[in-house]
Amino acid sequence: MHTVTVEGLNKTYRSVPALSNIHLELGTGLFGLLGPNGAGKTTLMKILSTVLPYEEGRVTIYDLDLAKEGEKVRGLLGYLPQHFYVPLQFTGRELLHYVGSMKGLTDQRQRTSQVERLLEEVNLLPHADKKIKSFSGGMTRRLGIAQALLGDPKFIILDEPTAGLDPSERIRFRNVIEKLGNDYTIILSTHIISDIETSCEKVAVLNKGSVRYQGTTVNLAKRAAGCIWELQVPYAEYDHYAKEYTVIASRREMNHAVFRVIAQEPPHLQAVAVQPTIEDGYMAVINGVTG
Ligand SMILES: Nc1ncnc2c1ncn2[C@@H]1O[C@H](COP(=O)(O)OP(=O)(O)OP(=O)(O)O)[C@@H](O)[C@H]1O
Repeated sequence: MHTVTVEGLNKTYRSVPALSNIHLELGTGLFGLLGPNGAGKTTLMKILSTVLPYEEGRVTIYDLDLAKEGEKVRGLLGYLPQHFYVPLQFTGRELLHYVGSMKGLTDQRQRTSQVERLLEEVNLLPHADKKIKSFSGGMTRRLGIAQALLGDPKFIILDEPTAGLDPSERIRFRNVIEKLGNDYTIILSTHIISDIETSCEKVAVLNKGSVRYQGTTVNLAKRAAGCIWELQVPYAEYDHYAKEYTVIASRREMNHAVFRVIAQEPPHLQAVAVQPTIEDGYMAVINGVTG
């Protein structure tokens, strides 16, 4: 069952299109929104979170029409913006009480119970009384998740929540959102494929303001079937081949460079077809190459 639908959404900034004819269907669980810089992810997230108006289209969030019932939609939302600014002199616990009050959790006992439960859920209980200025980037983002979950929202919007995090913090953050499971509809935008490959069953790929793919991560990988090649060339010729092909990855092995190349046809007589990954599928969609 779909909980959030976007139909024919258009958005322009001073008549320059940022989103064109977007159609998306989300259900409960984690939905990944992938796209390179400038694809329109933040614009879409801001529209879904009622921060930004749009010109055309229809957005339905748990049966509410976003254009007509924005106030009610806001009551269902939890939002972690791309740039999550927090008062650094607050402690983690103080911030959650403050945001909880803003969200209408006026009953102190009820608010305290939510704050404590969420601190535990995001693994911040031992640090709850430390000032936020002493938090690492990962701790601040996990606090961001906790504040988004206050007030029992149904639809959680996470805009590039792992940007700038080191690998171990990224994994910790991912574990927290994976735990949320199917209780919520969660949309997570990122340009880091590993953020979504283990946790999202469904994804959309946005490029230049249009949805280029929507479906399962498994089928996204299949989009590159027959188009991913490995090729070993003398390392001295690295620059020549790097310029000639669309290279997804390369590594050095002794005096050779091994290229992972995306191409409709075998790029070289010695090129060997290899099994595509989700990242290959993403690159195929972005580069307009299909198997
Ligand atoms: N306030 C604005 N005024 C004018 N153009 C804007 C504005 N905000 C975004 N844009 C443009 O709209 C397009 C989509 O931008 P958006 O920030 O939504 O992309 P994004 O996928 O979130 O990129 P990133 O990963 O870099 O954050 C870009 O071309 C951007 O330059």
